[in-house]
Amino acid sequence: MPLFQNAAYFASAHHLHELPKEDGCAEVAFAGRSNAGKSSAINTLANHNRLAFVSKQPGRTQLINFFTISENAYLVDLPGYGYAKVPEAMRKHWQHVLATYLSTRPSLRGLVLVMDSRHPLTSLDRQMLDWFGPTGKPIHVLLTKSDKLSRSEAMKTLAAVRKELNENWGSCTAQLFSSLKKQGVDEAEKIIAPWLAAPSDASEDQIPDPVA
Ligand SMILES: Nc1nc2c(ncn2[C@@H]2O[C@H](COP(=O)(O)OP(=O)(O)OP(=O)(O)O)[C@@H](O)[C@H]2O)c(=O)[nH]1
Ligand SMILES: [Mg+2]
Repeated sequence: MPLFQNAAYFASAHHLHELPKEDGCAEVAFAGRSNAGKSSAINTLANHNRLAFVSKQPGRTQLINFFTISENAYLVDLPGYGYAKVPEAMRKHWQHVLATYLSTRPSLRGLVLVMDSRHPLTSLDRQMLDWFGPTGKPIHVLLTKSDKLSRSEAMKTLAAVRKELNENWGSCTAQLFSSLKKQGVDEAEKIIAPWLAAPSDASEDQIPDPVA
């Protein structure tokens, strides 16, 4: 039974000031190219067909959407990057909002980087890895739509992606995933659930200094 089955819509943000208050919460964000399958992956992990909005047309998620999965724990669906038809002003807006959100949000415990398994590690994905890696937070790559590859193609892709991640971005992990076939759910949960359960660094900061 999926771990995140009690997921429910919580909030959406278009601007930074609209992000939910952190109050000791923990969240995992799903980033990746437009149409890679981020919203579908969240629905699949939550065992819920229509939690996050899915569309054939790229660029459909136009808000940062928070889904609560247990008290104070969220899965966060981000707008995709790399869709050429997005107007320049909107692209700049999201570049700023996403960069700020991903680099400054203490309750963000890790990043799930979603890639279409037929076109993994695009140049924008590499930029995201280069940029987010130094935050020190964990990154897990979901190679989605693996149902579109034969078993041997999928295994070959996974091995090649893992090798490249290992050579360039050290501790990143990767797996195959299919929302259509509901494959890879347990494996993804085993990575993501401990990120959400781990005590936050912020709580360590709150330990009072010993009285002199
Ligand atoms: N065959 C197959 N199709 C998938 C899978 N995951 C997503 N899709 C399809 O891919 C398209 C895009 O899926 P979304 O989940 O909306 O992608 P997204 O990354 O959230 O896209 P944006 O919000 O536009 O950035 C939809 O038509 C989905 O049905 C999968 O595992 N297998
Ligand atoms: Mg989406």
